Amino acid sequence: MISTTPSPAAFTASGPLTGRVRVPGDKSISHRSLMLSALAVGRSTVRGLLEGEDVLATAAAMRAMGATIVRGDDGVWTIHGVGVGGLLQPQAALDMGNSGTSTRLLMGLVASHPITATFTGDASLSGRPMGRVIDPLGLMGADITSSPGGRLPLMVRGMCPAVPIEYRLPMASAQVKSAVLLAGLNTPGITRVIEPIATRDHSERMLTGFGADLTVEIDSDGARVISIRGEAELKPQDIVVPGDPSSAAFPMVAALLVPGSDVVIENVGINPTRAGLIEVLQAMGGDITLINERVVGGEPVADLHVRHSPLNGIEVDPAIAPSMIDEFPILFVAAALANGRTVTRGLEELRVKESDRIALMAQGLAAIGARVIEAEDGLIIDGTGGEPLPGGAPVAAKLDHRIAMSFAVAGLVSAANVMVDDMTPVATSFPQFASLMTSLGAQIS
Ligand SMILES: O=C(O)C1=C[C@@H](OP(=O)(O)O)[C@@H](O)[C@H](O)C1
Ligand SMILES: C=C(OP(=O)(O)O)C(=O)O
Repeated sequence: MISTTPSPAAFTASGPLTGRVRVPGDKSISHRSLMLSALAVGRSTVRGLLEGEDVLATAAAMRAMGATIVRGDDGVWTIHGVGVGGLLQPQAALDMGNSGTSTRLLMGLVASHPITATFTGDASLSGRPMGRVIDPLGLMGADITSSPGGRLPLMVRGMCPAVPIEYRLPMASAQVKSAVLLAGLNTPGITRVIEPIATRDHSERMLTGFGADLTVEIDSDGARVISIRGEAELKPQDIVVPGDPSSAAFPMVAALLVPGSDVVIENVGINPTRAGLIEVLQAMGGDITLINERVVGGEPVADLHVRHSPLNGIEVDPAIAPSMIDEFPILFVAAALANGRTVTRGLEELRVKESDRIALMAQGLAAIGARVIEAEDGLIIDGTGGEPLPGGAPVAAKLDHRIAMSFAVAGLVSAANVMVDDMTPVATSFPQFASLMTSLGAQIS
């Protein structure tokens, strides 16, 4: 898991960023590909898996519960699954590291198996709320004992057979939705999740691809109603994971901001439930062209051609937030260089990610000279109109990969260095970040 020795780095104003790059595999899809392959009967393969710490935590947990998961020298992962209902009792606590997705989705799987598992994590993950999955999984019959406030460490004693429920999501969360659907896989009858606000739909797509009986309907209020029939039998698959749009966001914004830049980012997932940032940046005036659009492994993919462009401030519609929920930190950096005011609202969920992303971005941006006002549910930012930020201050990443990468990009458009106190968290989702940015021409020391 994350090394305890901090690794600071300084990011400096750079010349134009140019070249063609590929970002690593999508983190959300990588987690799900390992989990569902581990529950299929037989041999699945996964190409393009993100080999970041979060996904490796999922792999280790699925191994601890009986699946065989092996990485070939060619980078292809092979998984022999145990079958739905076949997860084994893990012999030790499952260490989830920094990964909320691993924790919440695996709690769902354990909840309907006749096993007990303890979940632990790092300081960041141990501060995040798990009540949002404890509640529905408890309704299904799982017995969950948590640390105060519904925090890790916690223990899930599964119920088998579990009770199918109909659950209306109280917040827009793909992790909560997925936890209930995954619990429903080994639950007799129909488990139903009602999602008033659509979130990323990778679980639905992949469960269907593995042969689960899953339907999605839209009710009279416009909510998505997702129904899964347990006890499912999953058929092994050969999966190709597209590049992660949440990782592509960093070179994309950097190319828009650094004068003279011209970059192609190949093979990026553009699933509409994930592509909100592209839409917002284009509305701000960003020159982003989608080329070579195609479907890879059941997911829409394109190459992104990005050229430096002056950006204008914007009022971001809160309705688009779920489709770019992890991209707000880097959008705030883009807004800090835009012409005029950017207003974001409806982002309460950002306060319970790896860090409080509203507070940390407000503090860090102010420290490097941006004009920013912190509201309860978002930031208001008055941009420089394309002038570099002053920079020259250290910023704290607080075990949050996206905060670290956002301030790294801010350093590329600052008059004086931006020193990020610790870049190690980047290994959770984008281990190649520094080398990829350097290959485009970024200055890092
Ligand atoms: O389901 C997923 O893979 C994810 C869902 C989102 O979390 P929430 O469900 O908490 O919104 C997102 O922030 C996270 O990075 C990945
Ligand atoms: C919120 C994130 O991940 P997780 O919830 O899996 O830790 C993220 O990657 O930005």
